[in-house]
Amino acid sequence: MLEGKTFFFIGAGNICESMVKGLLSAGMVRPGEIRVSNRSNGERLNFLRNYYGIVPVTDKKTAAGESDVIILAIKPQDIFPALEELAGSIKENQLVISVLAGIPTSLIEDGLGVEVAVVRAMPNTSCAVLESATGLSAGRYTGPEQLRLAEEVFRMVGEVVIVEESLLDAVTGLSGSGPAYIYYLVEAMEKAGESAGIPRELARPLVLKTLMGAAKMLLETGEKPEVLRRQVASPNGTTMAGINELNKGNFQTTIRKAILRATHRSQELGRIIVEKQYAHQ
Ligand SMILES: NC(=O)C1=CN([C@@H]2O[C@H](COP(=O)(O)OP(=O)(O)OC[C@H]3O[C@@H](n4cnc5c(N)ncnc54)[C@H](O)[C@@H]3O)[C@@H](O)[C@H]2O)C=CC1
Ligand SMILES: O=C(O)[C@@H]1CCC=N1
Repeated sequence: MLEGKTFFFIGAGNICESMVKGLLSAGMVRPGEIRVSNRSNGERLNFLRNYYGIVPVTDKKTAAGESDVIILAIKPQDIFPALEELAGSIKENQLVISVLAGIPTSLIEDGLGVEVAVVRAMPNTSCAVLESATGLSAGRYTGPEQLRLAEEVFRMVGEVVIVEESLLDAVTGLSGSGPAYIYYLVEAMEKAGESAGIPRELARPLVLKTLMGAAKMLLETGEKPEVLRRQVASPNGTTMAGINELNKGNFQTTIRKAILRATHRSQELGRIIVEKQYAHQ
């Protein structure tokens, strides 16, 4: 289904680069089949062209009209000018994928002014290493074939779950933002290792292998995390002493609050932009 398809990214930032890197390393898409535009920074497009061989685009209308899959990868706050630039050039037989946090498919459909398939996606930057966890949901004009095409795109760069659109803000808070929580944990563990006397150059590989090993244990044993945790934590041993400290800092509550706050922020971003849309009409 993906064979020979052409892609057009609007917005050449972090998530665009992660996806481009992943799509190319998965080997199903060729650099010449990926077009990328950015707002003003020619240097960024030059870098992406030199590094990945993608096709930089300045004439967005033409590129949008000629591409099979158009991927909106701009900040939610930048959606209106982008939709205005694209309106009139996108047709019913194309597929528009939006990775924007919070922005409902209906806003994009209305802004494009055509009954085109819009799929809202929430990947994460691990697309770059083919390990994204991506949530997808279909817009009002998206048929099963088009949803399957979107699914194939994201399956190339990781795992996909298809959810109701109402759940996508929560997916954003959990797995869209998720890599940053893990990086933050790694930062904290490295610093703690240093406080305990382990030089950073040793702390990093120890932490990373611990992280990889734990993820692999979860995946390969199929055990619940609490079962694996108990296997590590001997009664009155070192792990319990550590976990008691985490509990004193309300570890689980803090993580829950972080994910819920990120979810609410996604909802809030969507609400603000939808209100702006109504104010414009
Ligand atoms: N960074 C991440 O981990 C993830 C981000 N997202 C979503 O992806 C979107 C982009 O995020 P990032 O890549 O992190 O942002 P970014 O700020 O790195 O990149 C956005 C790019 O879009 C460009 N841009 C703005 N308006 C444009 C226009 N009209 N035409 C062409 N280019 C335009 C900007 O110049 C900028 O380079 C956001 O909506 C975010 O919610 C989704 C999943 C993960
Ligand atoms: O922080 C953000 O708003 C975006 C959405 C998910 C990850 N990054």
